[in-house]
Amino acid sequence: MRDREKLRQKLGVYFVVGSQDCGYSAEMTLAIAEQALQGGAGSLQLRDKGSRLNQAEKVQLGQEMKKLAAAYHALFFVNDDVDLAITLDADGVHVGQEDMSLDAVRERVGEAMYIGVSAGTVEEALEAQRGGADCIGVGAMYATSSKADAGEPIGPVGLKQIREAVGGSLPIVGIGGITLGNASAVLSAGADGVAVISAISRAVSPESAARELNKLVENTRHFHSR
Ligand SMILES: Cc1ncc(COP(=O)(O)OP(=O)(O)O)c(N)n1
Ligand SMILES: Cc1nc(C(=O)O)sc1CCOP(=O)(O)O
Ligand SMILES: [Mg+2]
Repeated sequence: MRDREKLRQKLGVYFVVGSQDCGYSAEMTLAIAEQALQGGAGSLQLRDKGSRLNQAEKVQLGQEMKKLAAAYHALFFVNDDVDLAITLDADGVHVGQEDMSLDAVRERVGEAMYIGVSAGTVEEALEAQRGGADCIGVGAMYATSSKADAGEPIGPVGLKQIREAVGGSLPIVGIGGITLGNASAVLSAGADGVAVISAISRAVSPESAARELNKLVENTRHFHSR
């Protein structure tokens, strides 16, 4: 059963990762994902793009990531690959503007799986909302070296415009170039959470990085609940 409030809670720190971000090693990917969970990440996304794993190795990595996420009561998403999300019985699948359409994804995955959609403009966000997206990934917030085809950064101002357009009920995460130094601006602009790769995968301590990001999320939530 999809539950939007639970989803919003779990999206505070959303670690997006594939083996290409972790030395092309599935073992390292799992080790860093576990550290992120220990630091309080509430969601993991398997985004294994341009990596060196074959399909069987990707499935195995996904199975192990899903088990890890469940052990920490976190949600497990798969990026792009709807069939893989179904095979793994993931909690959610994330698709971008160039991926399978939202209607087609819903038809394939049924009613139980969360669907996240990328949006970089107010129009894309409204279209995702009308189409029944469960959450949106808004970006690129800032310049990023983790995605070669990320759009021009829209910054907190762009995210605020999207939040104002979609209203308060649709969970939003900011993504792209988010660090400990700029995450508060993203959250203050109306994001429910921050989706990151390098802020965790390249941190000296991924666990501490996730914990510090989580503190910023908690502080913003506390402030807005007063
Ligand atoms: C949470 C979240 N938001 C946005 C994206 C980006 O998706 P997309 O635009 O399809 O780009 P790729 O990640 O597929 O390169 C995401 N993955 N997660
Ligand atoms: C996966 C992804 N999507 C983006 C978007 O703009 O939709 S930016 C991005 C890369 C995020 O990595 P990092 O936290 O290292 O910048
Ligand atoms: Mg995609």
